[in-house]
Amino acid sequence: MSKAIIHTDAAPAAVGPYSQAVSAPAGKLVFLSGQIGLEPGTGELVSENFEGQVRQSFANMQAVIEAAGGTLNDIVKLTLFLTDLSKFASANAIMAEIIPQPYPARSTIGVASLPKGAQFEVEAILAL
Ligand SMILES: C=C(N)C(=O)O
Repeated sequence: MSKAIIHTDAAPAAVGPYSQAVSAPAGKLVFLSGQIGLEPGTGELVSENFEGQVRQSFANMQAVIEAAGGTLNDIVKLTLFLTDLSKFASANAIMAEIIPQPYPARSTIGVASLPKGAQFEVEAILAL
């Protein structure tokens, strides 16, 4: 899939590792459910640690992407949910390590709570 990044100086620059917009040719879209930091084997949170949960969430997301026949390059939109937005910079740093450029579009939302007491959830849309 060849995605194109859309950027304009008439809108604010990204405040994290994301693009203002991404366009993708008409094709197959895959909508992923949100992933939290559960270990696939146990179904329990990998850690009480925010960074550990973020990394496990992205690993879970990547496993589903690969099961759909895609790669991280096929992500066109991510949504991040954090129970503590003071961890925004940490989430950005981990995401920038994992997600290849050009970055997908993204929304980040602070929420009161997440299932299983998780601190982080990531949801993705792919264009294959
Ligand atoms: C401001 C955003 N769109 C973000 O951090 O995802």
